[in-house]
Amino acid sequence: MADPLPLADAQARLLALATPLAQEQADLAEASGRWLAANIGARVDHPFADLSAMDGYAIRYDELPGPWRVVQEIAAGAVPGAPLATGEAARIFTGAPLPAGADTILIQEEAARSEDTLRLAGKGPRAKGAHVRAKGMSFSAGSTVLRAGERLTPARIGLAAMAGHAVVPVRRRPRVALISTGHELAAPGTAIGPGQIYESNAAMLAAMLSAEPAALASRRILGDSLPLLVDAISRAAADCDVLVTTGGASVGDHDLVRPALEAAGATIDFWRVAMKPGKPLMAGRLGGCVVLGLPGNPVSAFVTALLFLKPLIATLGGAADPLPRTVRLPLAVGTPANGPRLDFVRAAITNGMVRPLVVQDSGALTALAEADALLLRPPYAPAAEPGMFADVLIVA
Ligand SMILES: Nc1nc2c(c(=O)[nH]1)N[C@H]1C(S)=C(S)[C@@H](COP(=O)(O)OP(=O)(O)OC[C@H]3O[C@@H](n4cnc5c(N)ncnc54)[C@H](O)[C@@H]3O)O[C@H]1N2
Ligand code: MOO
Repeated sequence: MADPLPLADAQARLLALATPLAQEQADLAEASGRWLAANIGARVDHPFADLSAMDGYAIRYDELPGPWRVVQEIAAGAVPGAPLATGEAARIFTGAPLPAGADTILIQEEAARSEDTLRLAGKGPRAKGAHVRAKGMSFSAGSTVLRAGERLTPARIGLAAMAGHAVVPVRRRPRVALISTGHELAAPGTAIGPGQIYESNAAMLAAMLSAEPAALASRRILGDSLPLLVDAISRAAADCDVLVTTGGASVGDHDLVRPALEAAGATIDFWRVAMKPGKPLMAGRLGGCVVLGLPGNPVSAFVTALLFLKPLIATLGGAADPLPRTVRLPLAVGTPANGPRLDFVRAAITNGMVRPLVVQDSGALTALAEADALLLRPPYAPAAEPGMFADVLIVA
């Protein structure tokens, strides 16, 4: 039996099985959380002219401390009047273009106006150009504002709109089929028989997928029967881009997922990863679909979905940076030396410090549900003292 793969190697091998799906155009309302399939260029300058960032008066800085004569008023959406002559100012509002000749805004809180006469009534602008958003300061027409592979966060969707785009190029959403395996599994809400437990992996994975640009193609619960599994796998694979199984991935007599996948025609690329939880993970291909066999233990299924399924969805979606990001946080307590597997310790974050939870059983969804983060303990890491910094994956 080959040694379990290091996590990074296993992730690289899984992602090498996937290529980004076909490109399509999405309305901005449909684009959230997807990845750009091409660079986005600006259709306009932003700002389109020198604009006031405050309500006040447009003046010429060299003419401070005034006084000035107010000769025009400019609101956002209006076009400025004649250029300012010496000693003239314009009443102006946030977002309005400055008239020619003005270079600075005197905010109204620091101005005193009587009829058309304007005087300084405070410190006044600190420098030439104060409270002016210069033309093209954010971007100019024709420049690239967003790049292929970037995820469309709300801010980036706003930026695409600001640059003049109502639709953006993205990738088709992958269709994901979920198969939960195990004789003991009963659907939640049904009557439970002797020896049975409620099936929870599918609900958890479907919830994880609902936050991703993926479509749930099908969802089945199956007993540990080879012919049934082969049939269900073949049907699911005919109509999905990603086939996820949970359970039956280990070495027991009832762990039938690998033989079933192979009987259905799948090629297994790797099995077993040097991580805890999640060791008996398998990945391969079946027809047009990438197959991911997750361990059945609920915490193991969650952790492997976070580290493999989500990056797979991202890769199919065209992400430039598909792997989850860790942050560094100080440990609230010391942790013992680690064994040969990269350990993802369920942990709480309190006052910016990370503390392992007491229960670490890979069946204990109670502890996972309580966890804010997974604390990464690298293979053979020595014992760590309180206050030492460690990599952490935020999960809540
Ligand atoms: N002799 C060995 N035994 C085990 C090994 C090993 O290396 N040698 N590995 C252990 C590890 S690590 C894991 S993880 C589990 C995973 O095994 P399977 O993927 O075969 O999972 P199952 O045996 O089918 O189930 C494990 C556990 O999880 C419960 N389960 C399964 N599916 C669901 C579901 N959809 N919803 C809720 N709960 C589920 C199942 O009832 C079992 O309790 O194997 C170890 N054994
Ligand atoms: O690797 Mo298993 O996922 O520890 O319980």
